[in-house]
Amino acid sequence: MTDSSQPTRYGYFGPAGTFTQMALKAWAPEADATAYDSVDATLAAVREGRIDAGMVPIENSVEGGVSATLDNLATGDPLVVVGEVLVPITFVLAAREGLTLADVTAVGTHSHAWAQVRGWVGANLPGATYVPTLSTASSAMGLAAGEQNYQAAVCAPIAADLAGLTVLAEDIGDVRTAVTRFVLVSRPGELPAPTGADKTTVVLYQRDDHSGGLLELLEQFATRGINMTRLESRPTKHSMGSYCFSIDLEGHVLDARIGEALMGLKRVCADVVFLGSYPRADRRAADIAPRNSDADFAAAREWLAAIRQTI
Ligand SMILES: O=C(O)C(=O)Cc1ccccc1
Repeated sequence: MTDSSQPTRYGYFGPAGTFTQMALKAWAPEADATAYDSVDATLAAVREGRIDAGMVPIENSVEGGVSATLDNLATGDPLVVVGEVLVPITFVLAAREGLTLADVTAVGTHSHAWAQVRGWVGANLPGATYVPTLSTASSAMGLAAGEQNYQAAVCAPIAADLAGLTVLAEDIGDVRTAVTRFVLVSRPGELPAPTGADKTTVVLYQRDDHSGGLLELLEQFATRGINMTRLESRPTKHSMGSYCFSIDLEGHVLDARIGEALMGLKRVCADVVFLGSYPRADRRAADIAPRNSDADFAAAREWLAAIRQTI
């Protein structure tokens, strides 16, 4: 993790002009950060200690989970999420000066962006083909550098600006209220302190495939009144039909109900990967179901200790 006597060395999924850079700027406005051209490269830089913290996208309100991030975090040397940022997403269609919509037969962008503008492209550029690029900003930079495989980029307004492109159409997202959630990832170290409005991320690996297996995992949360804010199954990549579950919970690992649930899961699961406890971006306090507060757990523990002493 971060050495508190030294300034944090930040990195992000870049280049400059990505939505991820916006997220990092919202987290650390003054930071002098390093850009990496993929999620994997950003997280490798964290693992190898070249940076202390890396910002990557994890979830979009329209397109769902970012597999590159979910899969990278679930495997390899442990990493933890230490913070999250929500960024409203606005896309423009940008091209080199002099072009019009009629000149566009192919569009370059990041796959997550493409999924969010498909409707607009279908209606306004029928027949246009899709050219995948590493990021939205790299599609804009590619055009500026003379890329010929596509004539227009789908990117943030700032990326069009940085690349010196002309905006052919504004606000082209199919869902104008789209939001992406980004996470700041570090090597395991000091836990962010509980704030009362926290999330915990875990990946659960089942022991075996059986009827009611997922229910067994989820009841660890239900019985302690823990709300989930995200649940996804991801292939383990070991064999067809083998999945793990990536889950965000309301609460902090230092909250008694979360700690107890994780202990329950540790007994039930083949593996539990702890991916961090961190303050919620929206600062919404956790809804603690009756009889599940820290005080309730402490009282139960004291009661048990007393019984054990008297026997
Ligand atoms: O390519 C970018 O700008 C990114 O930061 C990844 C991304 C792509 C589309 C929506 C949100 C984030």
